[in-house]
Amino acid sequence: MQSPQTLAEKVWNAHVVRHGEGEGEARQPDLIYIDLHLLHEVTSPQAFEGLRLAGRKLRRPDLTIATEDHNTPTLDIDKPIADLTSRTQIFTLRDNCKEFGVRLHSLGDKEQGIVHVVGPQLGLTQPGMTVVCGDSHTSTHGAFGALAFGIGTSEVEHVMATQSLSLKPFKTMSINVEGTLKPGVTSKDIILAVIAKIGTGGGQGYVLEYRGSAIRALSMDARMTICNMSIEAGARAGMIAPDETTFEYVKGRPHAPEGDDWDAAVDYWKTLQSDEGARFDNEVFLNADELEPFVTWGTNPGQGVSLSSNVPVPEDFEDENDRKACERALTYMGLTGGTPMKEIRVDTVFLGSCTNSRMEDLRAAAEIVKGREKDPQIRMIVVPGSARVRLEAEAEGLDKIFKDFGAEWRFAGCSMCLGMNPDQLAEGERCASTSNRNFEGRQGKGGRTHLVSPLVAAATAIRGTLASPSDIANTPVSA
Ligand SMILES: CC(C)[C@H](C(=O)O)[C@@H](O)C(=O)O
Ligand code: SF4
Repeated sequence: MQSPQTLAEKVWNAHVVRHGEGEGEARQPDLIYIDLHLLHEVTSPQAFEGLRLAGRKLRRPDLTIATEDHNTPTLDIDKPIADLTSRTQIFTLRDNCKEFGVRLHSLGDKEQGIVHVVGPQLGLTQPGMTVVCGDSHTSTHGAFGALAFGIGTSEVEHVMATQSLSLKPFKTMSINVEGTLKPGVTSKDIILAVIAKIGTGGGQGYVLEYRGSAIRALSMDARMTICNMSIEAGARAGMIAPDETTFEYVKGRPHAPEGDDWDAAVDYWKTLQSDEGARFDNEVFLNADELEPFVTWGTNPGQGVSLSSNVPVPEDFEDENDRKACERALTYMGLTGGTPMKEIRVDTVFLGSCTNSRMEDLRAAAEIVKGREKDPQIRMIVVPGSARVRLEAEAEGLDKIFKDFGAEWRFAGCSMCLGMNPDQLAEGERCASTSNRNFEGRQGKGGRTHLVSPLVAAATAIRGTLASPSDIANTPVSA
């Protein structure tokens, strides 16, 4: 009998074209088949150029899909793109996709949006697949039980040419989250707590498999938030075993299997779970009942605390490097150790990014701001993850709720997650952001980022200081 396998091992083994020879450390890489290759404008130009120089074609244009996201403006999308670099990037992608026969969703197209929002939404991302993209947050697609990971530009070229990749198997780590989340606590808080626990390097070389009753209870949108940020713990990928929630999400989407194919697919997908007794290289346990809204105070996603606690002081850390990192982060963030997190005043609230820009995120935030007043000094920007999310949100009237509240309702893209377009923080500006990275200068030179959930983002826009939904429960609501 075959020994018990983890979910990651099952998906891996189902895609081996050729096993690498040797044992242990000396083992050669396996050749892995790739089911879906996603492209965007930032990491594809050199790969296309490489193919062109070598006189090669794209091996499987039908398994390749591109969208414009990082450099796209979120205002005036019907006008020429003003920023020269952005315009060049986008036009290069358009030319390349035309030349190599790749389906592209351009600005203005109904299916345009952040690559990690678009794949699942179209039903392209399915359980048991191998999914790659020249983008670290490809881990998002692991929420479907796919083995999905970011690759470098030379690997992008390799996949374009061969539809395969040469890789050594990843180690496996199980992240068990048991219990029930309290109201106001979300999957964003789970993942921020996981990263604070294992550190930004804790997942290095691993595929993280999120398991346990708290994970099973999450919607697909919420699962994607968790898998999305696996990379912020240094992991290669994050996965969640597919279940009824997954099947229900995929069913009926444009690229989902139909009829008998659907039944056969679900039968197979049901086998995609870690076997009883499967051995993980590492295990982590977290109690969902104890979790509170979690926010970052520093300049990496691991520098986070419960919203109800204080900004740490360097002496809180035993390790000399952690102490130094704390000192440096406090200086950059303009914070004094010991300050209650809830007293930190912010200037901007950004609701968006591939972490938290799907329907459920927008609905949750809209429910909080509805009929309430925004703090007059706060600028709030709402950027749906895709054009389709924007349309759906408008059909539900969410745009109106946000606009009445005083927030800006934008077109889809990466936007202020990394400021490769005009959506940036000014020097010294402080932002409560639903994105995934709080590195120095990430949202604009000198900008200061606090990573938060959509609920905390919404409550913060009302109170003006970092806040949870329970903090604004007594603020007046108009009809
Ligand atoms: C531009 C791209 C290579 C990058 C990534 O890989 O993650 C970006 O999406 C990011 O979030 O920093
Ligand atoms: S939204 Fe942010 S994290 Fe996601 S792909 Fe775009 S830049 Fe990267």
